[in-house]
Amino acid sequence: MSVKIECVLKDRCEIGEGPVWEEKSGTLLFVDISGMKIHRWSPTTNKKETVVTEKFVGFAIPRQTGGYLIGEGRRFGALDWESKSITTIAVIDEDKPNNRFNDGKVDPAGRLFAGTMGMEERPAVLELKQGSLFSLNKDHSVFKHFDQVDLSNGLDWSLDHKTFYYIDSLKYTVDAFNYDINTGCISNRRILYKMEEGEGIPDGMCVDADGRLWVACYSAGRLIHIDPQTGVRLQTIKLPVDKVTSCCFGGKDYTDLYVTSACKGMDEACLAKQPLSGCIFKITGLGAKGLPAQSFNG
Ligand SMILES: O=C(O)[C@H](O)[C@@H](O)[C@H](O)[C@H](O)CO
Ligand SMILES: [Zn+2]
Repeated sequence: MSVKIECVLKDRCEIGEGPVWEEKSGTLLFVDISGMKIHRWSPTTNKKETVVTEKFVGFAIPRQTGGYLIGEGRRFGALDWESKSITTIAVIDEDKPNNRFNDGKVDPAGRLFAGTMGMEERPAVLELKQGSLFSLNKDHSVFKHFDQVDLSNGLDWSLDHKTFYYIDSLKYTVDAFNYDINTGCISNRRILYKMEEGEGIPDGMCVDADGRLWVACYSAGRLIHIDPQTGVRLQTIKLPVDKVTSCCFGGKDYTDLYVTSACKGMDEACLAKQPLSGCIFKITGLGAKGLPAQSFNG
């Protein structure tokens, strides 16, 4: 089987992020963080629907009860797609008005995890240690797991639910914690993988059906495939754009790896060299597949 990389959606996002495959509709949900948009795109019909947000939007995730849970600015919000209305569920980081949500994901029990970061002066340049990692429970109570985060990013869980994988981008590592699925508590942080020379900044990530990680390497134009058991990089997939931001499996059988990218901060000359920056890619022939995304239970 040979790996095939296609640009499947040529609409440019400033910062495409947070792809989620929605099985029922066969659509890809993703955000444009600084473009302040949430998109839902069908690969079959090529139709794209969009909801505009008022502030930077870090993530959008389907709820079990319908609609979406989003991280917009410093609030957890509930989005009703039809009316495009957003209502506030909880506000975080009240002492840090410049902070905003970045990536978020739902754990295997239905809790939402999402982290924050300070305001970026330009991509990946910001005041450090301003962010925190939060979870939002079914009853909409918020729990802060830790602070001192530079740029909260990719997250996912092991297939046995005993490990939580987490990326604080500017630490240049992929970390692991012990995970207690009953309580939603994390402990025993350790480094799983250190980015090597040329691998750039670790950004979004997802776990595949073999329990292995696919990590987007921002500013390095690639995805890396990591075995979390050994910390060994198994594979590198190069893309035609440098600012690779995140990935998720989708499509029939979950064998298509959808990848988001960004163009924010690129000048005309850079854009001319990499005109697909900010577009959505589909990678097939990886010999790997994913699992259905979890929806928020609250
Ligand atoms: O996509 C994200 O997670 C961030 O919100 C972006 O701002 C960039 O990717 C970041 O600058 C590089 O890590
Ligand atoms: Zn990210």
